Amino acid sequence: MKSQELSDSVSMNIYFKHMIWGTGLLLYSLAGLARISAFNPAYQDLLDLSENQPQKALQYWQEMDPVDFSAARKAEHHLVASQLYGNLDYPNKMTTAAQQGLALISSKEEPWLFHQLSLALVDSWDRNGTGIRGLAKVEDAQRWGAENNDLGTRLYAMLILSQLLIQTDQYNQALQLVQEAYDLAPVEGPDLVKADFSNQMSAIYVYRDEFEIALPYLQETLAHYRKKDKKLAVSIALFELGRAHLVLDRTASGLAYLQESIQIAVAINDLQGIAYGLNELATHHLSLQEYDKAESYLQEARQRFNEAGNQYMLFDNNIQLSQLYTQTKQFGLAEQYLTTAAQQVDPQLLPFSQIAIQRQQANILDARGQHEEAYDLLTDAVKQLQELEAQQSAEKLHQIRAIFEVESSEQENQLLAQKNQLQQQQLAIKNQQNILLMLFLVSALLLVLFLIYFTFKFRRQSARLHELANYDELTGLRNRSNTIYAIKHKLKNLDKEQPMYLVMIDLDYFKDINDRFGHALGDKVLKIFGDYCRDVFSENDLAGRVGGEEFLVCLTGYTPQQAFDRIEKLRQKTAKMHHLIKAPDFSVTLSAGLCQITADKPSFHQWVKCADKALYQAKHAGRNQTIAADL
Ligand SMILES: Nc1nc2c(ncn2[C@@H]2O[C@H](COP(=O)(O)OP(=O)(O)OP(=O)(O)O)[C@@H](O)[C@H]2O)c(=O)[nH]1
Repeated sequence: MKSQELSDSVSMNIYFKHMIWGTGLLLYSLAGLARISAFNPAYQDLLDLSENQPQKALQYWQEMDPVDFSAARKAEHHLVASQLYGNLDYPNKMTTAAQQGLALISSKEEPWLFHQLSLALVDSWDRNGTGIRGLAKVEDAQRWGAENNDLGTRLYAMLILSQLLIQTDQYNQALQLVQEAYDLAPVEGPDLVKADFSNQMSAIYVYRDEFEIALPYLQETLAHYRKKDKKLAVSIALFELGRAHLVLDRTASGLAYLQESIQIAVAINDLQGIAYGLNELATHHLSLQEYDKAESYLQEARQRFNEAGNQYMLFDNNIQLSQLYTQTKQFGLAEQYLTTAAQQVDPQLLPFSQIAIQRQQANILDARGQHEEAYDLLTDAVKQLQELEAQQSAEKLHQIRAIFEVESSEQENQLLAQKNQLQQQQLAIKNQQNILLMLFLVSALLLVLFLIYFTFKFRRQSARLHELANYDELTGLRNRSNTIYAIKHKLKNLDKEQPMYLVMIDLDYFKDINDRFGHALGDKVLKIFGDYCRDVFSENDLAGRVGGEEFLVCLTGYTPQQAFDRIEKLRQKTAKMHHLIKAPDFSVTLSAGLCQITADKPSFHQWVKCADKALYQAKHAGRNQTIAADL
């Protein structure tokens, strides 16, 4: 009784392990279907062919001669090989091909090839159960794919990463990642599509023994690949569906799916596909104790696994044969297959295989009636199993930690990158603002300068216009109209307290000066006379040129004597002008008539007349004098 319990417990674990190998290897071959859209058409055709005739595609590839290829093209050639071997589920050859490709290129020169080859390498490691060591490579490829909008590479990386998560029992994270990839993936296309991820989703549920949930995902995958007529993928999906149905006790449909899977695998000459299908059928018949059927299936599967060189499945197959022969009491055969199984795998590499061998050994002993020995062997196997499981748990913990650390450093990097980007954006905005501010300031400055310039110019021009309109150009004194206007204005606001005088001045014999010394000198005399007027009269006085050599002056706020003296001062100054004029016998004088304006409001003309009269008197009296007149 005890030995049976022990046997069951070991058997369960072996079965579980078998599930991992079986499911893993088959599902991984879908990962190998990741297409490479950047390939040249010949390679793409080869990969297309590989999906229906994997052996033939490999054969064509082997016939190609890459001697003259550049390093990058050679690497591409190896990448194609890795994919072809992946489709055939030859992980070791896949590893070699990926490594050969990677040896030829660098990540800087050929980033796409580099990441695709790295993923193929980790993919191949993963098929051998050691994928976790490639975690950093997968993360790198995923990041590169996302940053460079290479969805194919990104999705391939996500698929491999989900495998690594499954390997470390992180099913929830794997589901999350696969769902994310499913959302990103296109419905159709040369790279991975939604159906590949629904398939991966089903694989996770299968790992968790949730076959019922896995079914719709498997159906989605199957429907897609049937539509696309991709036979290899159809065969794999059918196999998974068949197995799930058998586990769920839907025997008829389960067997039908498996049969169809095998038929397609035969049609496309997929040795492994055939072998997996047969093996599964055998397992089913074995559980029903239909030994003949089980034996023939197992033997046929054994042949195919042998041809394909799949050591792991050969081991499994040999153990199953040994179990079968134990149950049919053919102990010689049972031991023979067990010995073959033991030679098939390296117990260092697959420690569980050792326990499976021990368990089968115990089975044989038990069937032969050697219960004591069987019990001891099983006890030892259970102990070893417990140790192994403890060791594996520790390893998984370590691996989970590794993934967690990579993820958190990845998140940190992303955060840093986002922060950096934000800072750069802020800096760019600030720079733009500064540039705009500078432009605004420069424009404003230019505008202000323009305004200043135009205002200045306008003022100068209007001042000039004002001068031209109101002042005499030669003397700089008020012109006739301005003089008359200003004097009239003063007369209007006549203040009794402020005595006012009107003076008419005329330069003597000016015609003679012109005639003797020329018109230019006459002009000079007039100009100097203008300066003398500005010297002698104050701001409050008013002097203007009203004729050729005639001037009118209005004095305000002086006593009659002061007014007279002021005119006299101008007269004396003028009489000495000859000191300034370098011309022989030159002299100039003036005559002036002064008239005080009283408050009895006579008109401007009357005052002019009065001053003119006084001037006439001065002229008549011999010129060069000032005469003050009374009205
Ligand atoms: N150079 C120059 N001569 C002018 C200007 N305006 C008027 N004259 C001259 O001034 C002279 C005025 O002469 P008249 O009116 O005969 O008087 P006058 O020679 O000063 O003699 P009296 O007034 O009697 O002392 C004329 O020959 C005009 O040509 C001027 O702007 N420049």
